[in-house]
Parts: sequence; structure tokens; C-alpha cells
Amino acid sequence: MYIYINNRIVEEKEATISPFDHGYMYGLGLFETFRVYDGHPFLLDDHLERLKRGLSTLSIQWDMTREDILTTLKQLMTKNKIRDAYVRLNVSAGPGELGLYTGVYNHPTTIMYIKPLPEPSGFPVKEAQILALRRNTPEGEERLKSHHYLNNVLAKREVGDTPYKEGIFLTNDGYVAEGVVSNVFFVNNKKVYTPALDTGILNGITRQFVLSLLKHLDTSVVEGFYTQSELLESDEVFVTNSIQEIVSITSIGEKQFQVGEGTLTRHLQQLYRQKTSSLWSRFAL
Ligand SMILES: C=C(O[C@@H]1C=C(C(=O)O)C=C[C@H]1N)C(=O)O
Ligand SMILES: Cc1ncc(COP(=O)(O)O)c(C=O)c1O
Repeated sequence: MYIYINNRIVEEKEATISPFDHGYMYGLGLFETFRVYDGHPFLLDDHLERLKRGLSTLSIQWDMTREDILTTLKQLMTKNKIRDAYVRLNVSAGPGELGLYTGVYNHPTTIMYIKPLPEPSGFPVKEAQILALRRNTPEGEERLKSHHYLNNVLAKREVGDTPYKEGIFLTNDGYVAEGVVSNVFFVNNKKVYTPALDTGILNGITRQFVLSLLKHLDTSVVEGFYTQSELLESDEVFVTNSIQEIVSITSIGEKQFQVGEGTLTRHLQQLYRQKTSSLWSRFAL
């Protein structure tokens, strides 16, 4: 596969970064993962807004524009002959001295990873399990989509290498947080619940889009602190992320949940799929 790194598109094996990149040395890097549907990068504006806001909090100067990203993306898809893709846009601090740095990073490293995805078909379902490993707290004021994924990797190892199961973190206080790589929603008596951002979770772009969809449907949503029991007593559970979309959860342990036709989850899945070929932002709903 070809990859983009700092204004060059090269074969994967030719892509290199400095061993003094503070993204490598100290985790000073952020990334956005988004999906391209037949050439259209879904909700790209929302992803770029979150990335730029995070980079400014880390004093990483990054000046690529939406047009730069679109041009690069088109070049990458042409070189790799793909139209449906998993894309990871990654910006790290760039090379620095040994030791912690408190100044501005003016020479960041920008990488765009890409891999093919099959055209979307059907609607995804998974099992889930409540993780024994607790969700860590954000490194700073809010959870950034940073290189700090050790908590997630250890959680994935607890679940195992299956693509058919998502792990669900609890906070240290025992409240439902988020999935290993997803946000969590549950439906009870037609009302929708999702963990509040104050639980320390990532404010997922898909989470934000689903909240916009639910507002569009005049469906009540409550963001809050929820126990494992409240989750398990619900009618429907689904998890969300920009690659897997909206995933119905069939069961957590012994508890089975409603899935498929007639559920609110399925309605949201259908609405989501209708939008993937055109929307740049949730605000365009
Ligand atoms: C960890 C990454 O991105 C996350 C993982 C997924 C996934 O595995 O489905 C999707 C989006 C992100 N939440 C990554 O390395 O891209
Ligand atoms: C821990 C975690 N929560 C939530 C999400 C979902 O985020 P998004 O909807 O922006 O893909 C992800 C995806 O990277 C994640 O890793």
C-alpha cells in the first residue's frame, strides 16, 4: 500500500519517522479515523475540527487545510486503487530534544494511513462483555484521540482477537464508560441513554452524529452516569464508531437484547447509511 508522510506519497516500507519524534517518545500525537464511502470521506469536517482543537491544546502547529487533506486523500485512493477505505490521519509533534518540552512544536509529522474496506452491506451486530479492566482517566482536561492507547490494547487483549465482540469499560467508580474503540448507547422504553463526557470518554464523532440524528427524530436522549445494571436492564444496546458505524449489541453475558427490524437501533442504522455518501458535517443534517 502507499502511504502519505510529510508531503510525500511513498510505499509503506519507505515511510520513516525520526526516533526523536515526540509523538513516538512521549505520546504527543493525535489522530482521526474516518471512513470513505465510494470516494466520500464521511463527516470529514467534524473530524478535522476535533483534530485541530486537540492539536492546539498540545501546542502543535499544523496548517493543512481541508483542501490539502482532500487532495492527498484522492491521490492516495488513486495510487492504491480503492474507493471504500479506512483512513487514519495522524499528526504527531515532530522531532525534538531528549526530555519534556513545554514550547510550541512547529514541525509536526503528518501521516495518512489507508486500507481498503468492503462496500457497506447489511447492518453490523456484535456481542459485548463488561471489562474487568477499568477505563483510565484522560491525560488532560478532556479525552483526546491521542497515541495513548495502552488502556485500549490491554482491554482488547481481555476480549480476545475476535472481531465479533466489543469490550465495555466501566469507570473506576463503576459507571458505564465506553467501548474499547466505541461509544455506548442504550434504549429503554423508547428513551435513549449514553454515558456523559464527564465519565472521561472520547467524544466520538459518530456519538455526536447519532445525538444529532436523535434530535432530528425528536427522540429523548439522556447523557449521564449509568450503572452496569441499568445497561443490562435496557431493551436495546448499540455501540458507535466511524468505521463500524452503529453496531447492535445482541447480548452481554446472559442478557439478550432486541435487534433488527422494528428497533430504534435499526432505524438509526438505516438513517446513518443514507447519509454516508454526502455529509461533511453533522451540522448539515
Ligand atoms: C484505534 C484506531 O481507531 C479506532 C478503532 C476503530 C475500530 O477498530 O473499528 C475505529 C475508529 C477508532 N475508534 C485506529 O488505529 O485507527
Ligand atoms: C475509546 C474510543 N471511544 C470512542 C470511539 C469512537 O470515536 P469516533 O466515533 O470518533 O470514531 C473510538 C474510536 O476511535 C475510541 O477509540
